Amino acid sequence: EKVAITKEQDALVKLIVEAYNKHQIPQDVTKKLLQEQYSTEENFLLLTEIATSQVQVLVEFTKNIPGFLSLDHEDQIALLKGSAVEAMFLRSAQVFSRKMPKGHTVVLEERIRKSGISEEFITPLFNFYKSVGELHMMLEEQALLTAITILTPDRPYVKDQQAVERLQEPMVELLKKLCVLQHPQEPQYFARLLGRLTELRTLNHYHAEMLTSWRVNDHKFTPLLCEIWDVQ
Ligand SMILES: CC(C)c1onc(-c2c(Cl)cccc2Cl)c1COc1ccc2cc(-c3cccc(C(=O)O)c3)sc2c1
Repeated sequence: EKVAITKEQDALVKLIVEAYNKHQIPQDVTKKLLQEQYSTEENFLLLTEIATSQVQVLVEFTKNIPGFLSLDHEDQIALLKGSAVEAMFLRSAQVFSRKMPKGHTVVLEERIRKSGISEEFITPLFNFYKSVGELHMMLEEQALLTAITILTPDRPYVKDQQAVERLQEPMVELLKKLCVLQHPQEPQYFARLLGRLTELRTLNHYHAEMLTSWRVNDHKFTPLLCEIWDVQ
């Protein structure tokens, strides 16, 4: 039957996209990708600064998700902590798929490859970037997928999972409709998007190992990253 977006769904996607566009890493931070030196140390510091800025952006975006601020406050924290790494993998992956001006993408790849991450994590990391890039996601899809990732009910320490499901389900339904409408020639597109969410979960595991290996080599993180990643 004909798939159509309801008035409410149209309002919801507009809210999510508006929040997604409103909260971005400041140019003066991402511009540094092109300017600073290329040492392993410098790359790590730069990525740490960008990740910290990204977490701040993520918190602001999340606060704009309809219903999020009505959730139990401890659950709000549990959702942010549980989804931060996945949301940042999504965000940095979308940078790669969006042909960045001024060769950001090449520079970002170079800095990630030379920031003290061991080879065994570099491969799955860039495989993920490639698989996201191949989807050529539209802005609404990127914004909704990020909101869906944040609203994952079964994160550690979430008490009222049903309340989170009630927020996530309409987003998933909406994304499904958008995929059918915006990718009519590719009926399995929505399934491929959800496949990326499964891949994100495995990257969480790799990331925990990345953190450990950085810390073993006495790399320092910012207070915000320590708080959200429970390190130091
Ligand atoms: C602490 C630090 C060393 C770290 O530890 N793990 C990771 C990580 C790495 Cl490596 C890969 C994936 C996920 C994580 Cl979490 C990181 C760096 O994480 C980030 C996080 C967000 C962004 C957004 C970017 C970006 C560039 C240009 C433009 C834009 C833009 O939004 O316009 C965004 S780069 C970037 C790097």
